[in-house]
Amino acid sequence: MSQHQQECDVVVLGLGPGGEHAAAVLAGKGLDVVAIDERLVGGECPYFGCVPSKMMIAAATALQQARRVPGLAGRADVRPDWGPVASRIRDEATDDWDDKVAVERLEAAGATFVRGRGTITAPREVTVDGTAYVARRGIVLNTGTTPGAPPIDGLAETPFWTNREIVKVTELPASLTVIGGGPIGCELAQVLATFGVAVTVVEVADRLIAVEEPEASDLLTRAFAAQGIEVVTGARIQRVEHAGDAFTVVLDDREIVSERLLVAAGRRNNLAGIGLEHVGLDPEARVLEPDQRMRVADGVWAVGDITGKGAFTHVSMYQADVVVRDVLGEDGPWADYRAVARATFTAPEIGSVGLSEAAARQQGLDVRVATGDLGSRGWLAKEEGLVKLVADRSRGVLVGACVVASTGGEVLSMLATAIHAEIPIATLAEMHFAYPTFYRAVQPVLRDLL
Ligand SMILES: Cc1cc2nc3c(=O)[nH]c(=O)nc-3n(C[C@H](O)[C@H](O)[C@H](O)COP(=O)(O)OP(=O)(O)OC[C@H]3O[C@@H](n4cnc5c(N)ncnc54)[C@H](O)[C@@H]3O)c2cc1C
Ligand SMILES: NC(=O)c1ccc[n+]([C@@H]2O[C@H](COP(=O)([O-])OP(=O)(O)OC[C@H]3O[C@@H](n4cnc5c(N)ncnc54)[C@H](O)[C@@H]3O)[C@@H](O)[C@H]2O)c1
Repeated sequence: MSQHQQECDVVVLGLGPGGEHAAAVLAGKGLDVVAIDERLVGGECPYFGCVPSKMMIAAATALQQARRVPGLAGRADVRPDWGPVASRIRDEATDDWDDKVAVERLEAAGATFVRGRGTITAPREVTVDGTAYVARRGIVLNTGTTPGAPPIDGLAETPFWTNREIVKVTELPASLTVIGGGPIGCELAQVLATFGVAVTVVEVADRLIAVEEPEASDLLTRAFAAQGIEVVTGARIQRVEHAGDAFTVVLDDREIVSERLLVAAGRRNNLAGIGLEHVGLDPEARVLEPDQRMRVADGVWAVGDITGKGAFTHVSMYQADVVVRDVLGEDGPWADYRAVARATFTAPEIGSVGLSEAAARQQGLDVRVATGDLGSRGWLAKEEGLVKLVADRSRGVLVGACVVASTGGEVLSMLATAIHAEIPIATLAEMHFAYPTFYRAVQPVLRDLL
């Protein structure tokens, strides 16, 4: 039984990027919003995810550029130092993992912030530490994820790192094994390798970043090899051991020993134990399937990673805008995932939007595919990369695109626009493409699709 009860219009449970955004906007519109988080306002992205990792990547990119000087522009003496990276993450990005500024911003927008673990205790009711917050309009769930650890023998007993520990590292190890060759594993593996750490990536699938195009995985694997990063794919880890200063990852046919171990093998949605059964949802659910308005039950909306529509900050915020419109009784636009864009910030970047070739074929579309290299600009910059376009031949439009280049995530923008707005390929192919930009590499690939 709750001791206290407090009424409001909306409770936002979990303040990842989407929850924080929805709470601030709804409060700004004059609604009485109670915003709850047990950790830090803003969630994984600003403190343990996108922001610190991209700050690391900015530093690694500077080193990589300097290392390109020989053969292109003379000589450069590069001596990596993790010190400035660690300080920037602590001081500029995370305020030493303190969310005071974010809390103040939320309160300035008019929301009531409650720090603590919230649980749904009845329809439209969330309880934190004995106080029940009763929401007249409903509850927005944005509880996000926790780093997952695969059920590997011995792993749980070792002091392995996840993204939450590695972003706080002030001194780099001599060697690192990374379990998981997805976006987190690949981005962080490459950063540390660029700073001189001997890195091995162990991936159970048969290629890195297996959700993206195989051509992108090939290019990335070649880039990793050129940097001396060892990649073991199709790996079956039997057990993990830790003794003294060493981790041992035991595979079927070999052992990998390193000073540190990073587990980046996927995330677990924070849905267990939050009281889903009180709103008619399955308490064992691993993902909440929303309708177009992000509703998952009567008086309950969900946004972010827990919806399984793409574990990205921009998806969480996009969905939050949809929820805001629904809460305010507006008339859409509602959620549409045809043109979800994403960029993996490796070197080269893998920028993708919409469907991969495999996903388009699986959907039974009339698929046509074309690929090309980075054209004149790639040659001028001495850069390897690719453009791959996936078309729905019957409609004459693009349904997917992948660009691998130092600027893959930026070149992507025109392709995301094309897919989002369903611009005919014939119209796109006859645009002006400035010479010699990277995006000009898209034109011959478009023409191959005509
Ligand atoms: C290393 C790394 C790098 C990444 N890089 C990128 C990138 O470059 N670009 C990109 O788009 N995405 C990136 N992501 C993914 C991105 O961080 C997430 O998709 C994003 O944070 C959105 O998550 P979310 O909105 O679902 O909630 P989360 O950010 O997971 O936040 C959920 C919040 O809910 C709170 N919470 C959970 N349960 C409760 C409860 N019962 N009571 C109270 N509070 C609760 C948590 O404390 C947390 O603050 C990265 C992730 C990681 C880990
Ligand atoms: N730049 C970005 O936008 C960015 C960056 C990082 C993360 N993210 C988001 O965060 C999500 C989570 O990232 P992630 O990389 O942790 O998860 P992921 O699920 O995308 O990748 C995890 C990888 O670990 C592998 N794996 C799982 N169990 C394993 C085992 N026992 N042994 C070896 N390999 C194993 C999987 O096959 C997979 O390739 C991503 O899906 C992405 O949406 C985005």
